[in-house]
Amino acid sequence: MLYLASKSPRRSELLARLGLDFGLLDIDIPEHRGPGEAPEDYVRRVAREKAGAGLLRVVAVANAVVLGGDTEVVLDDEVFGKPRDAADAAAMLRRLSGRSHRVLSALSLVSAGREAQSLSLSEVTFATLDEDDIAAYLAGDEWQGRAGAYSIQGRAQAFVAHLSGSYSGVMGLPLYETAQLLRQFGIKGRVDGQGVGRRDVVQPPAPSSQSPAHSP
Ligand SMILES: Cc1cn([C@H]2C[C@H](O)[C@@H](COP(=O)(O)OP(=O)(O)OP(=O)(O)O)O2)c(=O)[nH]c1=O
Repeated sequence: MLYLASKSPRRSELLARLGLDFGLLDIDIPEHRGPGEAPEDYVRRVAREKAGAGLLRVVAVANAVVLGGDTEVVLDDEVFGKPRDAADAAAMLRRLSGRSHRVLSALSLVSAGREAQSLSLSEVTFATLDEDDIAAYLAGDEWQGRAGAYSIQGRAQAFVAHLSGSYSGVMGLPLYETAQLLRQFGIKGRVDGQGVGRRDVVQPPAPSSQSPAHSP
């Protein structure tokens, strides 16, 4: 059984395009880059931690395989994760304006006793954005919860002067690399590409009935 350890609707939508059925694991991993940690190492580590946390959730499931992913925008070795608020988003967009940045999307696929990883690298060149462009973009909600404060699959498409790499990778789940990783584990999608991501999210185990909070 394949699981996607992610709360991102983009990731489940993309994985379903491979024609796979999978369960969703609602995990929450703190994303903090360590001092001196290279951006590539950081995204790989976070993807591995997401997949590992997901696997712990389904230890009782026979043949469980869990996919985790992490996407970060990198400019001059500075990592732009998801913006804290609109001011942070505006600062990110000002920095990205008129320049090229990298988007790193790491994948980790784990099962009991096995792990495989992949890293997708894309380069995105933004048009020059003026303050009106930024204000108009921030008036919508496509910057929220997105690395680098933009969403290539939405209105920010108009900011992208050039993309080299993986469009699905920038969106959060590089599909070529995902398909290759899954094949290594003997998992192939259906030819019709009509996969279904089961929305019945697997929740963490209920607290033990021995817990004092539940005592009469
Ligand atoms: C650059 C870019 C990022 N994104 C999204 C993909 C990811 O959802 C998000 C980066 O944050 P992530 O930490 O990679 O993922 P997440 O917190 O949204 O989901 P989870 O950890 O539960 O899997 O930014 C886009 O949707 N479009 C884009 O163009």
